[in-house]
Amino acid sequence: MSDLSSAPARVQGSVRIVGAGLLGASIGLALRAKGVDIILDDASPSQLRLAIDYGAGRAAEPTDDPSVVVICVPPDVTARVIEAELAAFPRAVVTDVASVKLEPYRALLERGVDLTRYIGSHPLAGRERGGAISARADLFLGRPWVICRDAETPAWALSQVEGLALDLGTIPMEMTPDEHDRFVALVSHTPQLVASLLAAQLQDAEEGAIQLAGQGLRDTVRIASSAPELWVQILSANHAEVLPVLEQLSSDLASVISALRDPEVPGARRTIADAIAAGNTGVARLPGKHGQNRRFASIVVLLDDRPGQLGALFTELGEIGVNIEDLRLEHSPGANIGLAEVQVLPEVKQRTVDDLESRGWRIAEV
Ligand SMILES: NC(=O)C1=CN([C@@H]2O[C@H](COP(=O)(O)OP(=O)(O)OC[C@H]3O[C@@H](n4cnc5c(N)ncnc54)[C@H](O)[C@@H]3O)[C@@H](O)[C@H]2O)C=CC1
Ligand SMILES: O=C(O)C(=O)Cc1ccc(O)cc1
Repeated sequence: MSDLSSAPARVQGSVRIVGAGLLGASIGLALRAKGVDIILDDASPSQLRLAIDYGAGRAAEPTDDPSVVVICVPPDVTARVIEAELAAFPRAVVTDVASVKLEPYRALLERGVDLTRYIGSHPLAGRERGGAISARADLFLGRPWVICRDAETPAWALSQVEGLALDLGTIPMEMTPDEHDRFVALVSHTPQLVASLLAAQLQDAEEGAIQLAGQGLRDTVRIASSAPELWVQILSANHAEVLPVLEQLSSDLASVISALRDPEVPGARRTIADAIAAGNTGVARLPGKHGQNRRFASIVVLLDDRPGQLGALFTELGEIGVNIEDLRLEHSPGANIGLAEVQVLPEVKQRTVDDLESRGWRIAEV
């Protein structure tokens, strides 16, 4: 991370950010760390002041002449703000980060707006809670940044948006607005709905069931804390692409329901096994923890629920010369132990387990 912030910024000139919430303030924080002049604007004066207080940028001045404008407002006002910013700053390239790309693009075309200086963007990174208060400079590190340009996009404009994406530590990926919306329907919009619908089943669950909830459920429902106001906009705007994914899911679910009505019926067990096996094949395609390109090995350490345990674990890992690549903590309310899942390089895993055990640490699952 220090390498990224110490490298000089690729984006040239001042960057104006409209919408100083989670995305806007996070972009501001990351670019300011590279010395970029960040101008913030927001329809809400209190959000604007908060983002400035957090160090995400400065208030706009009448003499501002930004070279890039990044629009980070809710999807349903994105097209209107793009149009206004293109008109207000005739030398700037204008981009936006809305989670849907086709609807704002179509709306602008229908209004006859000249889109030569507009390039749609979408960083595939976020958090469940919006607002500048949730902003983080490292929000985008290693995540894809979709860029939707067209044949008329000038090279200077593309290079500014690519520079912005690289300055934020993302991986720029070019695609059309149609492709983008079809892809995110599968990998972002449907998962949000499924997580929400599953988590909704917990609302009236018995307390005993809630106490048993483990990491599997938490992994599956994390994004269920997302804001309904934002998601109703995203899902309505992309309904045409989300619908076929949901219909396929509904048909697969109906098959499993039918098999579970009577698992003794010939073929029923196979339907259930096929559903789980198809999931194995799907998840194996994902880079990261459960799928291909798995970079790190996982060690789960049991921690007594008392002060200093985590610090002691870190210190001892340092003493045995092991770098922590990633870390996840799990602590169920009422339990007097916690679990620290430490990711290390695969080649040091066995040595780490042996050294930790010889020092008295309990390894839960290797
Ligand atoms: N939340 C997430 O995880 C992600 C969100 N996005 C996209 O980023 C955009 C912003 O989302 P968040 O930062 O999460 O929302 P947010 O609610 O944290 O921030 C949006 C900000 O826009 C301001 N705003 C609303 N209308 C405005 C207008 N007409 N002019 C100026 N400011 C206005 C609001 O006052 C608010 O401060 C959305 O289009 C969303 O689809 C993209 C990737 C991830
Ligand atoms: O929290 C996560 O994992 C997300 O996937 C957040 C997110 C929400 C909306 C987007 O358009 C992109 C990313």
